[in-house]
Amino acid sequence: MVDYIARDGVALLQVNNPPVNALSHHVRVAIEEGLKKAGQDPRIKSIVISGKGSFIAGADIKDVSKPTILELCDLIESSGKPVVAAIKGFALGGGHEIAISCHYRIAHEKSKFGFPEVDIGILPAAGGTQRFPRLVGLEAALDLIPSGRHIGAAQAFKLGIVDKVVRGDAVEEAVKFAKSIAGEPLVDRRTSQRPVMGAENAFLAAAVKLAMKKKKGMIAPIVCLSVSFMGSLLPFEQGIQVEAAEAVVVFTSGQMGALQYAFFAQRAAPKWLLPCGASFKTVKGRPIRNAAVIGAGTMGTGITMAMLNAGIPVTLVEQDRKFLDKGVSLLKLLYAGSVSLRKITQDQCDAILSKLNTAVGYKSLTNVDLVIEAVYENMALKKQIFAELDRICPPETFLWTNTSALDIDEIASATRRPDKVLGTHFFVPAYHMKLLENVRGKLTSAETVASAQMFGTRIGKIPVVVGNCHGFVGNRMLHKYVYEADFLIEEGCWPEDVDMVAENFGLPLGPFKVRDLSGLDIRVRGLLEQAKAAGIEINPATRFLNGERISLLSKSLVDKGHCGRKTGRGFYNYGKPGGKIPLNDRFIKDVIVEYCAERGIERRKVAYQEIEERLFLPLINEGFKILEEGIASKPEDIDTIWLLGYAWPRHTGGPMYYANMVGLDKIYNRICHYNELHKHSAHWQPSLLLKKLAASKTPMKDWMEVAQASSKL
Ligand SMILES: C/C=C(\C)C(=O)SCCNC(=O)CCNC(=O)[C@H](O)C(C)(C)COP(=O)(O)OP(=O)(O)OC[C@H]1O[C@@H](n2cnc3c(N)ncnc32)[C@H](O)[C@@H]1OP(=O)(O)O
Repeated sequence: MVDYIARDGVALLQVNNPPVNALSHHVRVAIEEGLKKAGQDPRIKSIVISGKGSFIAGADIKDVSKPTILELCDLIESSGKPVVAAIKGFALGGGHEIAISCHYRIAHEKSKFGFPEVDIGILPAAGGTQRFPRLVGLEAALDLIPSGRHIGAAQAFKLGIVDKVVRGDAVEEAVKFAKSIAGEPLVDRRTSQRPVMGAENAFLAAAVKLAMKKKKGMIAPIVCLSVSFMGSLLPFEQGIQVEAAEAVVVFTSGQMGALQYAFFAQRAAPKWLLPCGASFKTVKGRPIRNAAVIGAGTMGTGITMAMLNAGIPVTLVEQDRKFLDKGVSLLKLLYAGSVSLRKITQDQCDAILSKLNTAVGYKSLTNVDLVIEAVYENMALKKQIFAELDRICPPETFLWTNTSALDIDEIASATRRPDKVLGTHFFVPAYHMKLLENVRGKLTSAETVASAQMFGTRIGKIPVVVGNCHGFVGNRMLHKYVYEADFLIEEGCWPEDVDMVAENFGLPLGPFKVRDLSGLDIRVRGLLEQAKAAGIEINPATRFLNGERISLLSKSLVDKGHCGRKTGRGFYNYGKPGGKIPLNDRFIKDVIVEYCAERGIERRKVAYQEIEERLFLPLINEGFKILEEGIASKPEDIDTIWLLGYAWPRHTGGPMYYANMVGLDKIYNRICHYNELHKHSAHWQPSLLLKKLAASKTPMKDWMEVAQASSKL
């Protein structure tokens, strides 16, 4: 766990706890023993702490016990013999706190520093909130501690975190340096004994505002700020007591558990398992050497960029030269933006673009490993494209379709290789968003799934395998939330009432601000297509589609020219087309009142609790139905999809974790209550799995056993 190597008067304590050298119990004990041994050995004059591979990525999130990291930090700092940290890779959280408790720090140029504690709902409570401001000054501390941001060695040097940055072997350099300072006095090297620079300045208000915006709803960043600030006005020992008292607040808040769950859920989600038993452990994917993307619209260019960024050569294909040129110009514009923002250099930009080819028509696609079709959502068009691709591409080429809801099996039926057809649901903008839903059809092979997962990881996404149904996992759940938001308006809320509840819950924007952004006409078109497919003619009085309640409020607004931000008015008034600031509007309220009066809908005052429950419970209920049907293979997959694709507030873990935290019996009872009141909305019919889990009080980790046992009945 920790190798102790004594050489030429220097004791090297090298943490060896793969994969990330987390400070699990055995590691902490071994460091403590190593320090004591070195302290007692008269031949040892100085000590170096390092990690094999990387330095230390912080506490072991699954194991926080004694000796505490605080005790270790104190032991290091109070050592009579100089202690030097030799840092490669990551010095994060408790690892960072250990580093700043050492008397000197030597870092490799590629090393990274940060306090990710806030992102798992806690604070750097091993003295970090007190030592760090003493090392770098209050302004930098109030920036870095609550943001959780990583910084590189060069910036760490500028801030005074590290004493020297090296290109070669940091451990060798540190050992050499440790030898050279043996016996030197250490008083001014003990971080806790330094004054805090900049404590008289008033950064706090600005830092609090920033934390409230960037880490909305999270307790830990605000506690970090207040504790670091208070500590800057107090002697170190008193600051440590404040830190310990406030740590209790965050350790006992539900947010810590939720954030830690989210961390592991995101790492578990790409690990796939199919109903047939094939899994990431048993099936290998085929690497993608080159690819083609069909369609140079927003999605096609975004997907192309995601692949180019990962070094995959891409041919971007359109049927029309004009559309192709437009897409390529957009793509080049985005890369030029990255160059001017200094995210990439001009050379890197040129190297990326050298892997881009273009083609009009599909004829050239005779030697590609993968084609991703990304035209607009039209089943007939997609089937026609797949049939043609199937004729032209080699039989082993994967044919994947980018869609947010369409039936993968139907698209696959247009080909002679349904085993190689899969849905890739990218999120906008596709070059940026981390989530990728990989949708398996009923004939998609395990090899295709494995390849899509491997591909997703390669292009920097968190890929999650989901089953084929309308909207897959994310949008299927989202639709229920969107429906209820509309019904709430019909029943008496204003758009701003509903948005406020959703935003207070932690979403960045409420459902109506989101719809104004994406365009009301898009939803109306979807509804009209649904009606057409059901053979129903929509008229202003229509309130039900196939027996299901629907709302045509968006249509009433669109008919009056309210398409959202782009027309300057939607559910809010934005002053001008393309305006960004939503203002409440009497005229919009009149449209709503008139719409309700025409349909004989009586408006009433809807309580806050009802708004919250009606927005989120149907979505959660749908999540349990998705587990029950095997569309998702574990709750972590659903939560990851919502955290990464829909900005679900991370400190509640995701919809499934949130339901578990609230209590499944409570959730189930409230869903039954609304089911009694809303018989025309199938999304209120309670999931059978939810009912079973609520009754059996099954822990979350065992939910899938109950789901599988039920599906076998
Ligand atoms: C009290 C609390 C104190 C004192 C703290 O220190 S809190 C801070 C704890 N540390 C962190 O939050 C760091 C979390 N880790 C990371 O950010 C990243 O893992 C990394 C930047 C260090 C490396 O990233 P990467 O190379 O992409 O690797 P993965 O993220 O995929 O991780 C590899 C496997 O290691 C497991 N892991 C990572 N960190 C921890 C940890 N702190 N405790 C326990 N396990 C950890 C991670 O789950 C991966 O496991 P598998 O999925 O492969 O099983």
